[in-house]
Amino acid sequence: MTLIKVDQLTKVFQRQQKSAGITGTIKDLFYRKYTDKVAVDNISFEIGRGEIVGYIGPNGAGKSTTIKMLSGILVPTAGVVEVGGIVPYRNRKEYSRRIGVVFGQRTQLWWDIPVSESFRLMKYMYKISDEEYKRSIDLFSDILDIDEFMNAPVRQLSLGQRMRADLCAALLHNPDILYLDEPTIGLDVVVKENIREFIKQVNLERKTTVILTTHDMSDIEKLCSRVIVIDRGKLMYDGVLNQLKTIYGSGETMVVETADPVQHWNELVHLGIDDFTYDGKSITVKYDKTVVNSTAILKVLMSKITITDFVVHPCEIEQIIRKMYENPLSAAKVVAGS
Ligand SMILES: Nc1ncnc2c1ncn2[C@@H]1O[C@H](COP(=O)(O)OP(=O)(O)OP(=O)(O)O)[C@@H](O)[C@H]1O
Repeated sequence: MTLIKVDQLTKVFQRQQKSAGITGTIKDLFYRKYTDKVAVDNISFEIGRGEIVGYIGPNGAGKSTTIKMLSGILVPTAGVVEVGGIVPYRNRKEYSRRIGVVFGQRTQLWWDIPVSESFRLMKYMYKISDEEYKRSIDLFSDILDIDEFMNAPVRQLSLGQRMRADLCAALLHNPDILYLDEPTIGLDVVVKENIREFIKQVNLERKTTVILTTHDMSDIEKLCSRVIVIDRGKLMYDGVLNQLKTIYGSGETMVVETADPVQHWNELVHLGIDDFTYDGKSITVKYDKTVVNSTAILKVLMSKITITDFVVHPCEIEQIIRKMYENPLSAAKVVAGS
């Protein structure tokens, strides 16, 4: 069942042009010139109840702008956004009861009062019953271990504690949809894992629909069966993650450590490897695993040097997106579902 409907959604920002020098600055005070910045360009998709969707793309792609339009903070320049029959920016009060929003860089909690007091204020604002409040706090304590900081003021919390508190605050009123903008940014691996587990559990138990923007591929791999990729405001891909990886994610990076002298041996060139660097300590080889496999590369290297350690990194999301951008024709095919 469709919960979120986005049709030809567009957002254009107007930016003031600044002239150089003092005379330019004075002139700007009287004659303001603007340029248009198309942040979101004619995007369409639908999201069903209970889905967890990763909304990804490089810096400046238009992810936050889309989330802000979906959450009713920004008014679109053109197009339709409708969530459960509500137009977010028109019915903000009614809509705010149905959504939870977490922006990784900001907190929605009161800075100077204890977390528990912030939660109680929210209980009052959203008219949450005692029973429902207790149920939520029990669920949050179970996975996120919030008891350890419930009585501390928000300004004293570590980033990981603050993020856990923010997530709880966004979910106290049991919203239908949770918008998460970079929820794991700057967190250590343990807290990241904890937060992912929590999001999964909430989605499972409450059927909360989750839309998540992130630069962390592990967030996507662990949480999202579906990804929507945008770049420069345009929709590049909408589908399952595995298909995206199969089509664009064949690039791997191998890092090999050695104390021996190194050169770009001919045998590697014959394997088709031209991206080979050496920084005096480790060799970095970038290759397409559909063309050559890591074993063949290791075999050549082991015949030349003593390897003290090595690691193979899978393709990162930024590389996938770069590839999609270099090959927009096949990207368009994927969006069309062919
Ligand atoms: N209020 C604004 N006024 C003018 N331009 C804006 C405004 N907000 C965003 N932009 C521009 O719109 C584009 C998209 O920005 P947005 O923040 O949505 O990107 P993003 O995908 O979330 O990027 P990041 O991953 O870096 O957070 C950028 O070029 C940005 O500079």
